[in-house]
Amino acid sequence: MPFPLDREKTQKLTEELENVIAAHLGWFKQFSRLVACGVGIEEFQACDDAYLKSPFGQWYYRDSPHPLTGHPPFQDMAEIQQALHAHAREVVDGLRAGRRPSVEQHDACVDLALKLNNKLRHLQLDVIGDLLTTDPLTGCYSRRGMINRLQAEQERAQRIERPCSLCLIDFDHFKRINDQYGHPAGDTVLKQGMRFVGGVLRKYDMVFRYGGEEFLLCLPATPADDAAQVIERIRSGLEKMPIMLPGRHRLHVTASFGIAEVADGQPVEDSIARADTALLTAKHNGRNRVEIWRGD
Ligand SMILES: Nc1nc2c(ncn2[C@@H]2O[C@H](COP(=O)(O)OP(=O)(O)OP(=O)(O)O)[C@@H](O)[C@H]2O)c(=O)[nH]1
Repeated sequence: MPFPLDREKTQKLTEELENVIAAHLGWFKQFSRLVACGVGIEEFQACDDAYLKSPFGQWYYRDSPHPLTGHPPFQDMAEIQQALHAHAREVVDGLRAGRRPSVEQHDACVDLALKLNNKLRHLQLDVIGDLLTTDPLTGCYSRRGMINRLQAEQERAQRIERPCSLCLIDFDHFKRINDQYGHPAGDTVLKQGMRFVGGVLRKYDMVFRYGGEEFLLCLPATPADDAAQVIERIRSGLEKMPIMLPGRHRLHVTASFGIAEVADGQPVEDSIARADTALLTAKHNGRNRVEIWRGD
């Protein structure tokens, strides 16, 4: 899905991460108490699969799917946590045999425990960042952070030598929908319409709420002509899709679309302006159309 997680899931995940951080620090406190004061050596889990049984491990390796799987910082944590438990085991085995840990062993444990804590905090900040850059009505990315994300895609397009396309979507005669059915009905159209759009796109495409009833799609590694095929599927799907309004009303809506490739070495705002010019052409040519910017 080219949207961030929905707000409820994001909020839940932020709390979950807070609990995991607290639990991980609790584990580390227990470990350092054992090293410094010799308390709790017998009960401390230092077997091969202790990393699975630790509070972090129970969260990380749980059976139900994680919304963060596939997020590189999430994946990095497995290696750090397993290394931490391997070092902790060496220390505890040594203590059980009456040996004090070496400075290197002690420092490795502290460094890895702190590294894991930092990773968890960064992950939590990413998740909170997503919450701040999500439009509460549609679940699309909001405009906050949009230019940075587009600039990152512009750089990637240059690196992989595959152009990235932008597409501005504007619902047709949206004012009439509000006037005729009321503002909440207009909100329902935006919500259902954009859920449909998100379902057609690939997971690495992005959808931003650009203005009131205007949305910006970013399609990485997609030349404008290829983008036009995808967008045409969205246009024709949207036109056919009944929007269900409260009170069993069904409504059909259309939208107009303007496509432009992201130009190398120019501000991304210029490429958005080109997509906007193409969108205006689509409106002028009768609406419910897809137009590509072909030059001034
Ligand atoms: N329900 C609802 N309406 C919104 C929202 N944001 C903007 N609008 C309305 O969208 C309408 C946009 O109207 P116009 O810009 O005149 O365009 P239009 O009626 O869609 O006409 P064309 O774009 O020319 O086809 C305005 O009436 C805004 O108040 C929103 O979040 N919810």
